Amino acid sequence: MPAPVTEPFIELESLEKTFTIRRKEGLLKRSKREVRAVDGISFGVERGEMVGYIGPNGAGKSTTIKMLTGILTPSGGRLRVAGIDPARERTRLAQRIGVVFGQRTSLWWDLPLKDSYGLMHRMYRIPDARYRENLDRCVELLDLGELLDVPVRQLSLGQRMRGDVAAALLHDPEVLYLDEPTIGLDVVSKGRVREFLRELNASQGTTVLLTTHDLTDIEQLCSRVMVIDHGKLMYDGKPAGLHAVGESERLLVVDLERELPPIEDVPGARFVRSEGPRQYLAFPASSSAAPLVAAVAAAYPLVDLSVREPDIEAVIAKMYGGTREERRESLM
Ligand SMILES: Nc1ncnc2c1ncn2[C@@H]1O[C@H](COP(=O)(O)OP(=O)(O)OP(=O)(O)O)[C@@H](O)[C@H]1O
Repeated sequence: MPAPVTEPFIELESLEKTFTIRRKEGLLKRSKREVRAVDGISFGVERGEMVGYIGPNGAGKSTTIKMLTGILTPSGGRLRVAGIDPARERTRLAQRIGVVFGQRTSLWWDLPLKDSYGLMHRMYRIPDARYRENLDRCVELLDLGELLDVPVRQLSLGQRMRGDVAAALLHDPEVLYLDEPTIGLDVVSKGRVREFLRELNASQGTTVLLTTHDLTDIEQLCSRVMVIDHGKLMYDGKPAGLHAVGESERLLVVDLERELPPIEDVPGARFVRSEGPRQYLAFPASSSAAPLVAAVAAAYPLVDLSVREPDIEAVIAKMYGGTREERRESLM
């Protein structure tokens, strides 16, 4: 018997969202402009995956997430989450998904944290035992014990974010959408939120889709990343593969015994700049540094050598364009 064909847990096929912006121009004239916020995106996410969804400002990330939660109705294409069409069955889907918008809280501003949780308990009709168990786990792992009696407006941003993450998980969602969950947090709070998400994904198998501007989130949490720009999917693969797509270069930092003219005779390397006896040579990230190191060592009086890796941020900046000169600058 053939194996049953299973659909991905989240499935987008040529998904589109166009906004029409109407503006008044003068007394009688009105203009109409269309913005294709999401322009034919297709991908699937399997149950239990933890995926990064990144791109520059205005790329269409939040619009995609809003369609995935049913807040916005697509203008075209097909969308399924756990077999459900989000826009048609938003309430049924709400029982199975959790959402955290980093810039906005879903908690009641004037109520102590625990009262917000009590309201969610009733709103989602969470069975008592399950609610207690989930709340206890979140309180322990997100270190919320001392904060439960504090009104939300008195919480720091990091505390509020942890409170919001817990709120999104009390009803045991199978998928969690996080829109900028670490925005504005200090390093310690970011670490705590990341650690919690890793644990959640590993122990509960929760599917996580994460948008962020902090590429450390991606490097530390996601085995897969999608990059979108102008509403189109530009990359879908491992975070490490972004380097190849961005045609990134690594830098060979050469410390010479003394100041010398630019090293321009090493095949495969490009002289970038010098600082006294230190010279910087760029070479493709995909090629090995060993032959360059050997060639430089054979021909020049060396004190030290090191290789500097490009970070994903620089790679993405290059993927998004700029002139060739600007791209070179971004390496420096
Ligand atoms: N309700 C709306 N009405 C009109 N245009 C909108 C609306 N929401 C989003 N847009 C436009 O759609 C495009 C995509 O916006 P979106 O918020 O999805 O981007 P984003 O990738 O989440 O950006 P950011 O990282 O800045 O949050 C932008 O050009 C934005 O101005």
